[in-house]
Amino acid sequence: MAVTTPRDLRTWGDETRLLWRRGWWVLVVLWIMGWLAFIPAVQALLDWAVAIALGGFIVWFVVAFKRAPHGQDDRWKRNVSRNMLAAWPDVAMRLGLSVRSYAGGVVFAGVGHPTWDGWTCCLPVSLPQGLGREHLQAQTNLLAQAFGARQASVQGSRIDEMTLRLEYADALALPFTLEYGQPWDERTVVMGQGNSGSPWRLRLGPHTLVAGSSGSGKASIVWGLLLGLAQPIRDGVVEVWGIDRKGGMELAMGKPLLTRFAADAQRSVILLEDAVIAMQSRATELAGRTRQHVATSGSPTVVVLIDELAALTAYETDRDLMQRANKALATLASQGRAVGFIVFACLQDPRKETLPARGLFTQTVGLRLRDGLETSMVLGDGAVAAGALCHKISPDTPGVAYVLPDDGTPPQRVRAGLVTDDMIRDAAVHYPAPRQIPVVVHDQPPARERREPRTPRQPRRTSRKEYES
Ligand SMILES: Nc1ncnc2c1ncn2[C@@H]1O[C@H](COP(=O)(O)OP(=O)(O)OP(=O)(O)O)[C@@H](O)[C@H]1O
Repeated sequence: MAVTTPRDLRTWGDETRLLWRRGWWVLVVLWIMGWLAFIPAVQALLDWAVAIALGGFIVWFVVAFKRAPHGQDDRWKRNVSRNMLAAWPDVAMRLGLSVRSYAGGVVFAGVGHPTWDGWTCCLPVSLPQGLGREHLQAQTNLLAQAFGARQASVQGSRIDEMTLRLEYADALALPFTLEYGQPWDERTVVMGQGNSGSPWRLRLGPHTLVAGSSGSGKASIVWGLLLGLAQPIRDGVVEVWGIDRKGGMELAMGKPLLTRFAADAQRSVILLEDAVIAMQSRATELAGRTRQHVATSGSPTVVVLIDELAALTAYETDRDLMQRANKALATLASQGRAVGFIVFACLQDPRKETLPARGLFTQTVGLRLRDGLETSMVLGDGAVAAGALCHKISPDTPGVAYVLPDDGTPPQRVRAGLVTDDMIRDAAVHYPAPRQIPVVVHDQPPARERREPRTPRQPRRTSRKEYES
Protein backbone atom coordinates (compact mmCIF):
# COMPACT_ATOMS: atom_id res chain seq x y z
CA MET A 1 0.00 0.00 0.00
CA ALA A 2 1.32 3.44 -0.90
CA VAL A 3 2.13 5.52 2.13
CA THR A 4 1.40 9.23 1.96
CA THR A 5 4.43 11.12 3.17
CA PRO A 6 4.50 14.73 4.40
CA ARG A 7 6.36 15.52 1.18
CA ASP A 8 3.46 14.18 -0.93
CA LEU A 9 1.08 16.33 1.10
CA ARG A 10 3.26 19.37 0.44
CA THR A 11 3.23 18.60 -3.27
CA TRP A 12 -0.55 18.40 -3.30
CA GLY A 13 -0.71 21.58 -1.22
CA ASP A 14 1.36 23.33 -3.91
CA GLU A 15 -0.83 21.99 -6.70
CA THR A 16 -4.02 23.00 -4.91
CA ARG A 17 -2.73 26.50 -4.27
CA LEU A 18 -1.87 26.78 -7.96
CA LEU A 19 -5.35 25.56 -8.91
CA TRP A 20 -6.89 28.07 -6.54
CA ARG A 21 -4.83 30.93 -7.97
CA ARG A 22 -5.88 30.06 -11.49
CA GLY A 23 -9.47 28.90 -10.95
CA TRP A 24 -10.98 30.87 -8.05
CA TRP A 25 -13.17 32.83 -10.44
CA VAL A 26 -15.03 29.59 -11.43
CA LEU A 27 -16.33 29.27 -7.87
CA VAL A 28 -17.34 32.94 -7.82
CA VAL A 29 -19.28 32.51 -11.07
CA LEU A 30 -21.00 29.37 -9.74
CA TRP A 31 -21.86 31.16 -6.48
CA ILE A 32 -23.46 34.10 -8.32
CA MET A 33 -25.34 31.72 -10.58
CA GLY A 34 -26.58 29.89 -7.47
CA TRP A 35 -28.09 33.13 -6.23
CA LEU A 36 -29.83 33.67 -9.55
CA ALA A 37 -30.98 30.05 -9.86
CA PHE A 38 -34.65 31.04 -9.47
CA ILE A 39 -34.46 32.14 -13.13
CA PRO A 40 -35.07 28.92 -15.15
CA ALA A 41 -32.49 29.74 -17.86
CA VAL A 42 -29.80 30.41 -15.23
CA GLN A 43 -30.75 27.15 -13.47
CA ALA A 44 -30.16 25.21 -16.70
CA LEU A 45 -26.87 27.02 -17.24
CA LEU A 46 -25.87 26.36 -13.64
CA ASP A 47 -26.42 22.62 -14.10
CA TRP A 48 -24.13 22.64 -17.12
CA ALA A 49 -21.57 24.85 -15.42
CA VAL A 50 -21.41 22.58 -12.37
CA ALA A 51 -21.02 19.51 -14.61
CA ILE A 52 -18.22 21.20 -16.62
CA ALA A 53 -16.47 22.44 -13.45
CA LEU A 54 -16.60 18.93 -11.98
CA GLY A 55 -15.25 17.44 -15.22
CA GLY A 56 -12.47 20.04 -15.23
CA PHE A 57 -11.63 19.23 -11.65
CA ILE A 58 -11.35 15.51 -12.42
CA VAL A 59 -9.12 16.22 -15.44
CA TRP A 60 -6.93 18.51 -13.31
CA PHE A 61 -6.66 15.84 -10.62
CA VAL A 62 -5.62 13.13 -13.08
CA VAL A 63 -3.10 15.39 -14.86
CA ALA A 64 -1.68 16.70 -11.57
CA PHE A 65 -1.38 13.13 -10.27
CA LYS A 66 0.44 11.99 -13.39
CA ARG A 67 2.75 14.99 -13.44
CA ALA A 68 3.42 14.99 -9.71
CA PRO A 69 7.13 14.47 -9.14
CA HIS A 70 7.70 11.05 -7.67
CA GLY A 71 11.25 11.40 -6.41
CA GLN A 72 12.98 13.94 -4.25
CA ASP A 73 15.06 15.12 -7.21
CA ASP A 74 12.00 15.69 -9.38
CA ARG A 75 10.34 17.70 -6.62
CA TRP A 76 13.42 19.84 -6.24
CA LYS A 77 13.59 20.45 -9.97
CA ARG A 78 9.93 21.39 -10.13
CA ASN A 79 10.35 23.88 -7.30
CA VAL A 80 13.37 25.42 -8.99
CA SER A 81 11.42 25.73 -12.26
CA ARG A 82 8.49 27.38 -10.54
CA ASN A 83 10.63 29.80 -8.56
CA MET A 84 12.49 30.67 -11.71
CA LEU A 85 9.29 31.47 -13.60
CA ALA A 86 7.97 33.51 -10.68
CA ALA A 87 11.21 35.50 -10.27
CA TRP A 88 11.96 35.99 -13.97
CA PRO A 89 10.20 39.36 -14.56
CA ASP A 90 12.03 40.91 -11.58
CA VAL A 91 15.39 39.43 -12.52
CA ALA A 92 14.97 40.39 -16.19
CA MET A 93 14.16 43.96 -15.22
CA ARG A 94 17.13 44.28 -12.86
CA LEU A 95 19.55 42.86 -15.41
CA GLY A 96 18.31 45.14 -18.17
CA LEU A 97 16.75 42.38 -20.27
CA SER A 98 13.98 44.72 -21.34
CA VAL A 99 13.41 47.53 -23.83
CA ARG A 100 11.09 50.52 -23.99
CA SER A 101 8.30 50.19 -26.52
CA TYR A 102 7.22 53.00 -28.84
CA ALA A 103 4.09 53.51 -26.69
CA GLY A 104 6.28 54.12 -23.66
CA GLY A 105 5.78 50.75 -21.93
CA VAL A 106 8.48 48.24 -21.06
CA VAL A 107 8.82 44.93 -22.92
CA PHE A 108 10.67 42.18 -21.05
CA ALA A 109 12.49 39.15 -22.34
CA GLY A 110 9.95 36.34 -22.14
CA VAL A 111 10.49 32.81 -20.91
CA GLY A 112 8.79 29.51 -21.66
CA HIS A 113 8.32 26.40 -19.56
CA PRO A 114 11.68 25.08 -18.26
CA THR A 115 12.71 21.52 -19.05
CA TRP A 116 15.54 19.51 -17.48
CA ASP A 117 18.50 17.85 -19.10
CA GLY A 118 19.97 15.95 -16.17
CA TRP A 119 20.88 18.65 -13.66
CA THR A 120 20.74 21.42 -16.24
CA CYS A 121 17.62 23.54 -16.43
CA CYS A 122 16.83 24.62 -20.01
CA LEU A 123 14.80 27.80 -19.96
CA PRO A 124 13.46 28.92 -23.35
CA VAL A 125 14.01 32.67 -23.70
CA SER A 126 12.56 34.98 -26.28
CA LEU A 127 14.08 38.44 -26.52
CA PRO A 128 12.21 41.55 -27.65
CA GLN A 129 13.45 43.31 -30.79
CA GLY A 130 16.25 45.61 -29.76
CA LEU A 131 17.98 42.98 -27.63
CA GLY A 132 20.30 40.36 -29.05
CA ARG A 133 22.08 37.22 -28.07
CA GLU A 134 25.03 39.24 -26.80
CA HIS A 135 22.82 41.00 -24.21
CA LEU A 136 21.68 37.69 -22.76
CA GLN A 137 25.19 36.24 -23.02
CA ALA A 138 26.63 39.19 -21.11
CA GLN A 139 24.32 38.48 -18.16
CA THR A 140 24.87 34.72 -17.86
CA ASN A 141 27.06 35.07 -14.81
CA LEU A 142 24.52 37.18 -12.92
CA LEU A 143 21.64 34.99 -14.08
CA ALA A 144 23.45 31.92 -12.72
CA GLN A 145 23.90 33.68 -9.39
CA ALA A 146 20.30 34.92 -9.32
CA PHE A 147 18.93 31.42 -9.79
CA GLY A 148 21.52 29.66 -7.63
CA ALA A 149 23.12 27.76 -10.52
CA ARG A 150 26.85 26.99 -10.77
CA GLN A 151 27.08 28.06 -14.38
CA ALA A 152 24.88 29.44 -17.15
CA SER A 153 25.23 29.50 -20.92
CA VAL A 154 23.14 30.51 -23.90
CA GLN A 155 22.22 28.29 -26.80
CA GLY A 156 20.67 29.36 -30.09
CA SER A 157 21.08 32.43 -32.23
CA ARG A 158 17.54 33.57 -33.13
CA ILE A 159 16.18 36.02 -30.59
CA ASP A 160 12.88 34.13 -30.36
CA GLU A 161 14.47 30.70 -30.04
CA MET A 162 17.15 30.89 -27.38
CA THR A 163 17.73 28.63 -24.44
CA LEU A 164 19.33 29.66 -21.19
CA ARG A 165 21.03 26.59 -19.76
CA LEU A 166 21.47 26.78 -15.99
CA GLU A 167 23.70 24.06 -14.62
CA TYR A 168 22.96 23.05 -11.01
CA ALA A 169 25.35 20.17 -10.49
CA ASP A 170 28.23 18.75 -12.40
CA ALA A 171 26.95 15.41 -13.58
CA LEU A 172 30.47 14.64 -14.80
CA ALA A 173 32.29 15.31 -11.55
CA LEU A 174 33.01 11.67 -10.76
CA PRO A 175 35.16 9.38 -12.90
CA PHE A 176 33.68 6.20 -14.28
CA THR A 177 34.70 3.32 -16.52
CA LEU A 178 32.86 1.93 -19.52
CA GLU A 179 32.20 -1.60 -20.64
CA TYR A 180 33.88 -2.56 -23.86
CA GLY A 181 33.42 -5.22 -26.48
CA GLN A 182 29.85 -4.14 -27.19
CA PRO A 183 28.40 -4.62 -30.71
CA TRP A 184 29.22 -1.70 -32.99
CA ASP A 185 26.48 0.38 -34.65
CA GLU A 186 28.84 1.15 -37.60
CA ARG A 187 28.59 4.91 -37.17
CA THR A 188 29.52 5.94 -33.65
CA VAL A 189 31.73 4.92 -30.75
CA VAL A 190 30.56 5.17 -27.15
CA MET A 191 33.33 7.14 -25.46
CA GLY A 192 31.82 8.28 -22.18
CA GLN A 193 28.89 10.27 -20.84
CA GLY A 194 27.22 13.52 -21.74
CA ASN A 195 26.09 16.21 -19.33
CA SER A 196 22.66 14.63 -18.95
CA GLY A 197 24.10 11.23 -18.07
CA SER A 198 23.31 9.78 -21.50
CA PRO A 199 26.11 8.01 -23.41
CA TRP A 200 28.52 10.15 -25.36
CA ARG A 201 28.61 8.72 -28.87
CA LEU A 202 31.41 10.10 -31.01
CA ARG A 203 30.77 9.92 -34.75
CA LEU A 204 33.30 7.78 -36.57
CA GLY A 205 33.56 9.23 -40.04
CA PRO A 206 34.62 12.84 -39.76
CA HIS A 207 38.34 13.39 -39.23
CA THR A 208 38.68 14.16 -35.55
CA LEU A 209 41.12 16.39 -33.74
CA VAL A 210 41.51 16.08 -29.97
CA ALA A 211 43.34 18.93 -28.26
CA GLY A 212 44.20 19.13 -24.59
CA SER A 213 46.97 20.28 -22.29
CA SER A 214 49.24 17.80 -20.61
CA GLY A 215 47.24 15.69 -18.13
CA SER A 216 43.86 16.69 -19.55
CA GLY A 217 42.94 13.10 -20.43
CA LYS A 218 43.93 12.61 -24.08
CA ALA A 219 44.95 9.05 -23.32
CA SER A 220 41.45 8.20 -22.10
CA ILE A 221 40.07 9.45 -25.43
CA VAL A 222 42.61 7.43 -27.43
CA TRP A 223 41.92 4.28 -25.44
CA GLY A 224 38.20 5.01 -25.30
CA LEU A 225 38.21 4.91 -29.09
CA LEU A 226 40.23 1.69 -29.26
CA LEU A 227 38.20 -0.10 -26.61
CA GLY A 228 34.94 1.22 -28.07
CA LEU A 229 35.98 -0.33 -31.39
CA ALA A 230 37.26 -3.57 -29.81
CA GLN A 231 34.68 -5.78 -31.45
CA PRO A 232 34.92 -4.45 -35.03
CA ILE A 233 38.71 -4.51 -34.63
CA ARG A 234 38.62 -8.21 -33.73
CA ASP A 235 36.20 -8.87 -36.62
CA GLY A 236 38.52 -7.04 -39.03
CA VAL A 237 35.82 -4.56 -40.03
CA VAL A 238 37.87 -1.69 -38.59
CA GLU A 239 41.65 -1.44 -38.73
CA VAL A 240 43.56 0.99 -36.56
CA TRP A 241 46.92 2.17 -37.79
CA GLY A 242 48.56 3.74 -34.76
CA ILE A 243 51.29 6.34 -34.60
CA ASP A 244 52.66 7.09 -31.18
CA ARG A 245 55.13 9.95 -31.22
CA LYS A 246 55.59 9.65 -27.46
CA GLY A 247 58.08 6.94 -28.41
CA GLY A 248 55.49 4.16 -28.09
CA MET A 249 54.81 4.81 -24.41
CA GLU A 250 51.11 5.29 -24.95
CA LEU A 251 50.00 2.76 -27.56
CA ALA A 252 52.54 -0.05 -27.16
CA MET A 253 50.59 -1.68 -24.34
CA GLY A 254 47.64 -2.32 -26.63
CA LYS A 255 49.66 -3.10 -29.76
CA PRO A 256 47.71 -6.28 -30.58
CA LEU A 257 44.66 -4.06 -31.24
CA LEU A 258 46.58 -2.19 -33.94
CA THR A 259 47.01 -3.45 -37.47
CA ARG A 260 50.01 -1.22 -37.99
CA PHE A 261 52.13 0.62 -35.47
CA ALA A 262 54.89 3.20 -35.68
CA ALA A 263 56.69 5.05 -32.94
CA ASP A 264 59.67 6.71 -34.61
CA ALA A 265 59.50 9.56 -37.09
CA GLN A 266 60.61 7.63 -40.15
CA ARG A 267 58.17 4.75 -39.68
CA SER A 268 55.39 7.18 -38.79
CA VAL A 269 55.83 8.99 -42.09
CA ILE A 270 56.01 5.71 -44.02
CA LEU A 271 52.80 4.58 -42.29
CA LEU A 272 51.07 7.81 -43.32
CA GLU A 273 52.29 7.49 -46.90
CA ASP A 274 51.20 3.83 -47.01
CA ALA A 275 47.77 4.97 -45.85
CA VAL A 276 47.66 7.50 -48.70
CA ILE A 277 48.58 4.81 -51.24
CA ALA A 278 45.99 2.38 -49.83
CA MET A 279 43.39 5.16 -49.80
CA GLN A 280 44.07 6.09 -53.41
CA SER A 281 43.93 2.52 -54.61
CA ARG A 282 40.62 2.04 -52.81
CA ALA A 283 39.32 5.25 -54.37
CA THR A 284 40.22 3.87 -57.82
CA GLU A 285 38.52 0.58 -56.94
CA LEU A 286 35.32 2.29 -55.78
CA ALA A 287 35.21 4.89 -58.57
CA GLY A 288 31.98 4.63 -60.52
CA ARG A 289 30.57 2.02 -58.12
CA THR A 290 29.68 3.97 -54.99
CA ARG A 291 30.28 7.37 -53.44
CA GLN A 292 30.46 6.13 -49.86
CA HIS A 293 32.54 3.23 -48.62
CA VAL A 294 30.82 0.60 -46.46
CA ALA A 295 33.11 -1.23 -44.04
CA THR A 296 33.48 -4.99 -44.45
CA SER A 297 36.22 -7.38 -43.37
CA GLY A 298 37.47 -7.40 -46.97
CA SER A 299 37.51 -3.62 -47.11
CA PRO A 300 37.76 -2.33 -43.55
CA THR A 301 37.44 1.22 -42.33
CA VAL A 302 40.96 2.38 -41.53
CA VAL A 303 41.42 4.71 -38.57
CA VAL A 304 44.79 6.43 -38.63
CA LEU A 305 45.26 7.18 -34.94
CA ILE A 306 48.02 9.64 -34.11
CA ASP A 307 49.07 10.50 -30.58
CA GLU A 308 51.06 13.72 -30.25
CA LEU A 309 50.61 14.81 -33.82
CA ALA A 310 52.62 18.01 -33.42
CA ALA A 311 55.79 15.96 -32.90
CA LEU A 312 55.40 14.90 -36.51
CA THR A 313 53.98 18.02 -38.14
CA ALA A 314 55.87 20.76 -36.30
CA TYR A 315 58.59 19.62 -33.91
CA GLU A 316 60.29 17.05 -36.20
CA THR A 317 63.88 18.08 -36.73
CA ASP A 318 64.22 16.34 -40.11
CA ARG A 319 62.56 18.86 -42.42
CA ASP A 320 62.09 16.34 -45.20
CA LEU A 321 60.19 13.94 -42.91
CA MET A 322 58.12 16.80 -41.54
CA GLN A 323 57.11 17.96 -45.01
CA ARG A 324 56.25 14.43 -46.09
CA ALA A 325 54.15 13.95 -42.93
CA ASN A 326 52.22 17.18 -43.48
CA LYS A 327 51.63 16.35 -47.13
CA ALA A 328 50.40 12.81 -46.42
CA LEU A 329 48.21 14.03 -43.59
CA ALA A 330 46.62 16.75 -45.71
CA THR A 331 45.94 14.24 -48.52
CA LEU A 332 44.38 11.74 -46.11
CA ALA A 333 42.28 14.35 -44.36
CA SER A 334 41.03 15.90 -47.59
CA GLN A 335 40.24 12.70 -49.53
CA GLY A 336 39.97 9.87 -47.01
CA ARG A 337 36.53 10.11 -45.43
CA ALA A 338 34.39 8.87 -48.31
CA VAL A 339 36.64 5.87 -48.95
CA GLY A 340 36.83 4.85 -45.30
CA PHE A 341 40.17 6.33 -44.22
CA ILE A 342 39.70 8.41 -41.09
CA VAL A 343 42.29 10.45 -39.24
CA PHE A 344 41.96 10.68 -35.46
CA ALA A 345 44.72 12.83 -34.03
CA CYS A 346 45.63 14.20 -30.61
CA LEU A 347 47.84 17.14 -29.79
CA GLN A 348 48.64 19.49 -26.94
CA ASP A 349 49.24 22.69 -28.84
CA PRO A 350 46.43 23.56 -31.25
CA ARG A 351 48.10 26.51 -33.01
CA LYS A 352 47.98 26.64 -36.80
CA GLU A 353 51.78 26.48 -36.94
CA THR A 354 51.74 23.07 -35.27
CA LEU A 355 49.13 21.66 -37.65
CA PRO A 356 48.82 23.30 -41.05
CA ALA A 357 45.93 20.94 -41.99
CA ARG A 358 43.89 21.91 -38.92
CA GLY A 359 40.94 23.10 -41.01
CA LEU A 360 40.51 19.63 -42.52
CA PHE A 361 39.51 18.15 -39.17
CA THR A 362 35.77 18.66 -39.11
CA GLN A 363 35.02 17.12 -35.70
CA THR A 364 36.91 18.55 -32.76
CA VAL A 365 37.19 17.59 -29.13
CA GLY A 366 38.54 20.20 -26.73
CA LEU A 367 39.79 18.87 -23.40
CA ARG A 368 41.21 21.24 -20.80
CA LEU A 369 43.13 23.98 -22.59
CA ARG A 370 45.34 26.77 -21.36
CA ASP A 371 43.31 29.83 -22.32
CA GLY A 372 40.34 31.16 -24.22
CA LEU A 373 42.44 31.72 -27.32
CA GLU A 374 43.31 28.03 -27.53
CA THR A 375 39.65 27.13 -27.01
CA SER A 376 38.67 29.43 -29.89
CA MET A 377 41.37 27.84 -32.06
CA VAL A 378 40.04 24.35 -31.43
CA LEU A 379 36.29 24.85 -31.31
CA GLY A 380 35.78 28.28 -32.89
CA ASP A 381 34.40 31.52 -31.47
CA GLY A 382 30.79 30.41 -31.90
CA ALA A 383 31.31 27.40 -29.65
CA VAL A 384 32.98 29.55 -27.00
CA ALA A 385 30.02 31.94 -27.12
CA ALA A 386 27.71 28.94 -26.72
CA GLY A 387 29.47 28.06 -23.46
CA ALA A 388 32.15 25.60 -24.57
CA LEU A 389 34.82 26.84 -22.18
CA CYS A 390 37.67 24.32 -22.35
CA HIS A 391 39.96 26.70 -20.44
CA LYS A 392 37.52 26.61 -17.49
CA ILE A 393 37.59 22.83 -17.16
CA SER A 394 39.01 21.93 -13.78
CA PRO A 395 42.32 20.04 -13.63
CA ASP A 396 40.50 17.78 -11.14
CA THR A 397 38.26 16.40 -13.87
CA PRO A 398 40.54 14.91 -16.53
CA GLY A 399 38.59 13.49 -19.44
CA VAL A 400 36.00 16.30 -19.39
CA ALA A 401 35.75 17.89 -22.82
CA TYR A 402 33.57 19.86 -25.20
CA VAL A 403 32.83 18.18 -28.50
CA LEU A 404 31.97 20.14 -31.60
CA PRO A 405 30.31 17.73 -34.04
CA ASP A 406 30.59 18.29 -37.77
CA ASP A 407 26.82 18.51 -38.28
CA GLY A 408 26.50 22.04 -36.92
CA THR A 409 24.82 21.04 -33.66
CA PRO A 410 25.88 22.97 -30.52
CA PRO A 411 28.95 21.86 -28.60
CA GLN A 412 28.33 19.09 -26.12
CA ARG A 413 29.96 18.79 -22.71
CA VAL A 414 31.12 15.23 -22.11
CA ARG A 415 33.47 13.13 -20.05
CA ALA A 416 35.46 10.22 -21.41
CA GLY A 417 35.42 6.98 -19.47
CA LEU A 418 38.57 6.20 -17.51
CA VAL A 419 40.58 3.41 -19.12
CA THR A 420 42.89 1.51 -16.81
CA ASP A 421 46.02 -0.45 -17.76
CA ASP A 422 44.24 -3.69 -16.83
CA MET A 423 41.43 -2.90 -19.25
CA ILE A 424 43.96 -2.28 -22.03
CA ARG A 425 45.81 -5.54 -21.32
CA ASP A 426 42.55 -7.46 -21.21
CA ALA A 427 41.34 -5.93 -24.50
CA ALA A 428 44.70 -6.70 -26.11
CA VAL A 429 44.27 -10.37 -25.19
CA HIS A 430 40.60 -10.73 -26.12
CA TYR A 431 40.20 -8.37 -29.08
CA PRO A 432 43.39 -8.55 -31.14
CA ALA A 433 43.34 -7.36 -34.75
CA PRO A 434 43.24 -10.34 -37.16
CA ARG A 435 46.40 -9.19 -38.97
CA GLN A 436 49.40 -7.11 -38.11
CA ILE A 437 51.45 -5.54 -40.85
CA PRO A 438 54.85 -4.19 -39.87
CA VAL A 439 55.97 -0.84 -41.17
CA VAL A 440 58.98 -1.54 -43.32
CA VAL A 441 61.73 0.97 -43.86
CA HIS A 442 62.96 0.43 -47.40
CA ASP A 443 66.68 0.59 -47.98
CA GLN A 444 67.77 4.02 -48.97
CA PRO A 445 68.78 4.24 -52.61
CA PRO A 446 72.61 4.29 -52.78
CA ALA A 447 73.78 7.79 -52.30
CA ARG A 448 74.89 9.23 -55.58
CA GLU A 449 78.54 9.68 -55.90
CA ARG A 450 79.41 13.08 -54.82
CA ARG A 451 80.58 15.04 -57.74
CA GLU A 452 83.24 17.58 -57.34
CA PRO A 453 81.58 20.93 -57.37
CA ARG A 454 82.12 22.51 -60.70
CA THR A 455 84.11 25.62 -60.86
CA PRO A 456 81.58 28.28 -61.64
CA ARG A 457 81.61 29.08 -65.28
CA GLN A 458 82.79 32.55 -66.03
CA PRO A 459 80.20 34.58 -67.86
CA ARG A 460 81.21 34.69 -71.46
CA ARG A 461 82.06 38.07 -72.54
CA THR A 462 80.48 39.38 -75.68
CA SER A 463 83.20 40.04 -78.13
CA ARG A 464 83.47 43.34 -79.82
CA LYS A 465 82.92 41.60 -83.18
CA GLU A 466 79.55 40.17 -81.98
CA TYR A 467 78.51 43.55 -80.72
CA GLU A 468 79.21 45.25 -83.92
CA SER A 469 77.46 42.60 -86.02
N1 LIG B 1 38.40 10.05 -18.24
C1 LIG B 1 39.12 10.10 -17.13
N2 LIG B 1 38.52 9.99 -15.93
C2 LIG B 1 39.24 10.07 -14.81
N3 LIG B 1 40.58 10.25 -14.76
C3 LIG B 1 41.23 10.35 -15.92
C4 LIG B 1 40.53 10.30 -17.16
N4 LIG B 1 41.43 10.46 -18.14
C5 LIG B 1 42.62 10.59 -17.56
N5 LIG B 1 42.50 10.52 -16.22
C6 LIG B 1 43.61 10.65 -15.27
O1 LIG B 1 44.29 11.87 -15.51
C7 LIG B 1 45.69 11.69 -15.58
C8 LIG B 1 46.27 12.23 -16.88
O2 LIG B 1 45.59 11.65 -17.96
P1 LIG B 1 46.24 11.36 -19.37
O3 LIG B 1 47.51 10.60 -19.26
O4 LIG B 1 45.18 10.76 -20.21
O5 LIG B 1 46.57 12.82 -19.88
P2 LIG B 1 47.18 13.27 -21.26
O6 LIG B 1 46.35 14.39 -21.75
O7 LIG B 1 47.36 12.09 -22.17
O8 LIG B 1 48.58 13.85 -20.79
P3 LIG B 1 49.95 13.89 -21.60
O9 LIG B 1 49.70 14.58 -22.89
O10 LIG B 1 50.86 14.65 -20.70
O11 LIG B 1 50.36 12.45 -21.78
C9 LIG B 1 45.93 10.18 -15.41
O12 LIG B 1 46.39 9.99 -14.11
C10 LIG B 1 44.60 9.54 -15.56
O13 LIG B 1 44.42 8.48 -14.62
